[in-house]
Amino acid sequence: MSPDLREEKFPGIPPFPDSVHTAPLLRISLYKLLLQDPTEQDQLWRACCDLGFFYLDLRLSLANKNLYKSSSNLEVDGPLFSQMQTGCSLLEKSYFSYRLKRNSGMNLPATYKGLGSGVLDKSGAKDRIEFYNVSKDDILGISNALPAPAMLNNHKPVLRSYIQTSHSLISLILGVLNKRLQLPESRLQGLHRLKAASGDQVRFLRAPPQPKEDRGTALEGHTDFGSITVLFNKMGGLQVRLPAGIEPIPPSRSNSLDTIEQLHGENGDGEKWVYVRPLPGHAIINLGDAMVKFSGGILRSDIHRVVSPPGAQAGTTRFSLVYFSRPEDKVMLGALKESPLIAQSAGDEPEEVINSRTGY
Ligand SMILES: O=C(O)CCC(=O)C(=O)O
Ligand SMILES: [Fe+2]
Repeated sequence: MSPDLREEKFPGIPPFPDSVHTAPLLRISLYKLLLQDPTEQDQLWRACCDLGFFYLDLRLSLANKNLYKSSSNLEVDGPLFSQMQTGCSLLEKSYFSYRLKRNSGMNLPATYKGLGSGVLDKSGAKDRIEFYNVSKDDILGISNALPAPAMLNNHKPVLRSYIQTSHSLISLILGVLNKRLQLPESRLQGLHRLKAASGDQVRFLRAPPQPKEDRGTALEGHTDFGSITVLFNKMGGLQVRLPAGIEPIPPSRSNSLDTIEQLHGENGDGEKWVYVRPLPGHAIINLGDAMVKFSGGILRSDIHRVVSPPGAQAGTTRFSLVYFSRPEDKVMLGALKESPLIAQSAGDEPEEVINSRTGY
């Protein structure tokens, strides 16, 4: 790893250690994508085919581009994210009253998942993360407003701008993939219109420190169900499972006893679980299962999970902020065979085509 990469730290939180393996995510520049730089588009395409995860560098220098203002707000250490972090700690309090209301029998939608309310594996181990989902359609007035804690209602303008900016980043990425997949003009973007009803969500996650003698998985391994996910976190803990053939970046310093890495999963098939190092000014982007379906398997949605943050970060509460995009509710998920490339990759086998919203 180059020294400049290691120096990229988030002020105010313990550093991500140099003693663990990390995922070799490509760094794609939003600035260059906006300029339609072909080399950058190539890199994006490669990242989406090989791993399905990459960094999007949001630090722009060109002031008059459309996305500039809102994307600089979206920087991981930028004003919006700090606001969301304050929001999250306020949310802790509203979580509590919200939970009381739920327990008192009110029929509220399942937008909140409490700490330890999910089971991780066959042993019955509990998850170690809580999250709260906010629907795009609710905030943009496409569906009826859902009951929500007061703190969220007070943040509707910033949520709206976050949703709009994340959505425009996603449209830009879809545009590059659309061309490389040899699809008709704006085909993918047309399945993800901002104003159409869809299951897009903003998610706030919070994982408190785990006891030293019992550190484990906080959120179990999964692939995202939707199309493209935009993820902001400042602390480590996110891990991706690298497919055979993609090697992790080795530690630059030998491991200390405080982080015991379990690189290999139970199946021992050569795949390795490695940390994604959070970088200031960058979003982490990953593809979901819908993109694998649309592309007839050309694009990849990689399995990932959240574990206890590595090294000195283990003692600090971890927050993350996610935007999940999904195809519009009416869309049926299947290979877009009007592209010769996708038709060839999908082959003639009949495939299971499911509805984007209902999953049937
Ligand atoms: O918190 C993170 O870094 C990842 C969360 C995640 O993968 C999810 O909510 O689907
Ligand atoms: Fe995820």
